Amino acid sequence: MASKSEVDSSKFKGTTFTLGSRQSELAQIQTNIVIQKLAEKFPIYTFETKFNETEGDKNQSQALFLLGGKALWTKGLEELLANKQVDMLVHSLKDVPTDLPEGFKIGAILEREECVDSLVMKKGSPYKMLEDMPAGSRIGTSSVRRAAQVKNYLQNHHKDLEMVFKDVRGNLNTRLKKLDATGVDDAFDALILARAGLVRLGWSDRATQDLAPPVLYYAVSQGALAVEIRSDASQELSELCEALTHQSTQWKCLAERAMLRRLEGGCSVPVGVNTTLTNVEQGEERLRSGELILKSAVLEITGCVTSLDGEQQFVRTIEGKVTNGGEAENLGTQLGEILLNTEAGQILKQIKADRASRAKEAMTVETAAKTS
Ligand SMILES: NCc1[nH]cc(CCC(=O)O)c1CC(=O)O
Repeated sequence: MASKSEVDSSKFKGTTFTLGSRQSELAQIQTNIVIQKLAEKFPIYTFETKFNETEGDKNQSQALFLLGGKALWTKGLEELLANKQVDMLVHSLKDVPTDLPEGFKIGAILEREECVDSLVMKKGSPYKMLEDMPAGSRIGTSSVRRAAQVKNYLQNHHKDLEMVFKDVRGNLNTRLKKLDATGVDDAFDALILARAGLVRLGWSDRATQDLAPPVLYYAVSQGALAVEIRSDASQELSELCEALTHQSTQWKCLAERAMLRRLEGGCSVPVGVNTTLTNVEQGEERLRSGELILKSAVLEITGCVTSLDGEQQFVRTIEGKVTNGGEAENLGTQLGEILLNTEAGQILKQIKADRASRAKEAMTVETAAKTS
């Protein structure tokens, strides 16, 4: 049992909260967005930051899907949370695995920034739209979802416009530098990036075209920020999280994540979504965030699974009235179930089997190199 003095000292310490995230400029900006919101609502508290590298930042050479674990961007940071070096972690929700390790939970999902993907041309390019670019153009993206869907779109609508999709790694600053490189380092004609990241970095003028559904279904939870906390977080921390939560974003993202969980996918499967809330009914009561409480809405969610070569694509939609996050999750799970029972399920199964054997191969090569 805690002695009285221990309780008092922990309460005193509670007036400063430390927020952790990755070191990239985008991650730091996102953390500051969260701090700004908190400082507005809780002027009595002090907020500090701690930025650390993650596995995903360290290993920039291997393809993301070969790195295996789905927790590339969160695992190292969770250690800080477990050690109580930080009180909250700020993530892009799309980088957060659908199942968190024991001891952690998502405390808040914040209002979504624009969730579509955008095309970004090399500096000085005469083109703006995907359709303007010549055949053979080199498109940089490390997302199999983007590459597969854009291939599918080109095959169906611009048959003679075959493009080359190339992996591009690194944070957004690094990627834009690679895009604009000339001479021997000239490797890309355009990139496809999340619009939300460009907006937050103040680079939205670099986007020349939005690629939105039904051409390109966005990633599950793209554009939304999440705060991760310990499962046993204090009452004060829970209150901070409540004040950050944006209910309609939360319902949409819970549905999307439930679908992805059912498909057993991480951030590296060719799965996209499009989610809307309509017929929104609000109550009288205000939440800690200042918003009127959401009583019910019609949630429509579309899921899209594409084969890696873009040749097959399966799109299904489900809608229903929901009155809480749990009901939104149920709809998402149902959609995942429906997709699994179409050929989409076969596509995903095949991709997983191929990857497992490629990862095994990569491991064998590595071990052989070590022992020789
Ligand atoms: N996987 C990288 C990543 N994680 C979150 C964002 C952008 C911001 C967001 O989607 O919330 C990006 C960059 C991108 O996909 O272009």
